[in-house]
Amino acid sequence: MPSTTNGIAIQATDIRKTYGSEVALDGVSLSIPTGTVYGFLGPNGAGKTTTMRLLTGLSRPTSGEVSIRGVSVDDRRDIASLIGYLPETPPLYEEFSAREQLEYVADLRDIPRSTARDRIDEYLDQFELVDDADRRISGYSKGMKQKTAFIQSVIHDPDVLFLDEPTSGLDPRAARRIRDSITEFADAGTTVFLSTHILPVVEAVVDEVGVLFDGHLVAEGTPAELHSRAETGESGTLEDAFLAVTSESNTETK
Ligand SMILES: Nc1ncnc2c1ncn2[C@@H]1O[C@H](COP(=O)(O)OP(=O)(O)OP(=O)(O)O)[C@@H](O)[C@H]1O
Repeated sequence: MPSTTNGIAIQATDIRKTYGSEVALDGVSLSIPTGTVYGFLGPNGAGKTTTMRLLTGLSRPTSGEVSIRGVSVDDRRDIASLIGYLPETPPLYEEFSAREQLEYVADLRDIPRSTARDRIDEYLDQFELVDDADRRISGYSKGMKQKTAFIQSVIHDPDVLFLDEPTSGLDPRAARRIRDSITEFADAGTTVFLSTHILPVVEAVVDEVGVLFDGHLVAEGTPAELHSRAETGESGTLEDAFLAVTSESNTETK
């Protein structure tokens, strides 16, 4: 368990990742306080998924260090209980039903059977999956699969939740359910690291924003600070600020 956290949930120090001659991340540092909802933005190929894989310990940096609540991500056992990760393409067994999938993951995470059953029932109800919970996942819609995957990532009640495009391709009702859940988890003290291209979602739920461009963190702050830096003013949208900051960085890197 964490020896020291200093109120910081996610700490990354000068992380770099190269794939052969390709530099995917070029020295990114993050220090995200506990309880923050952090929106991670950047154009396609900026390095967001690479960053998430390094922050969750799924991939090792070429150099630099990452810790979650004071625990190095190399410490796999402790990290697994501290974090939840919803990747862009979530791992689900299509031949299972949602209930079987969630029971299986709860078992892997050593959650006592009766606690797991109660929690699964509660989540299935909350996400309006009760009627389909015993049907095979292979027959589910994208939204039903994504809701199952979201529950799977939070079933062990993690301290820090990493979400990669959690609402992309979902209908408004399913997207709203996931957005509301992000807010509920944050209200309960969970730190949420949210990567998405859907800026209205970011605008609705985040406390702080980081903008990644070409492997560099080019802007960071509250949405209001981003507006001020991008000189888009209070009436501008986050999309205006994002476009201003990334086109500014594009010019600088030319
Ligand atoms: N396994 C890999 N091998 C080689 N290059 C990779 C690998 N994974 C990522 N890259 C490269 O690293 C860069 C960053 O990719 P990454 O997937 O992290 O971007 P992203 O910001 O998540 O993009 P998107 O928004 O399109 O999902 C890209 O240039 C990509 O081609």
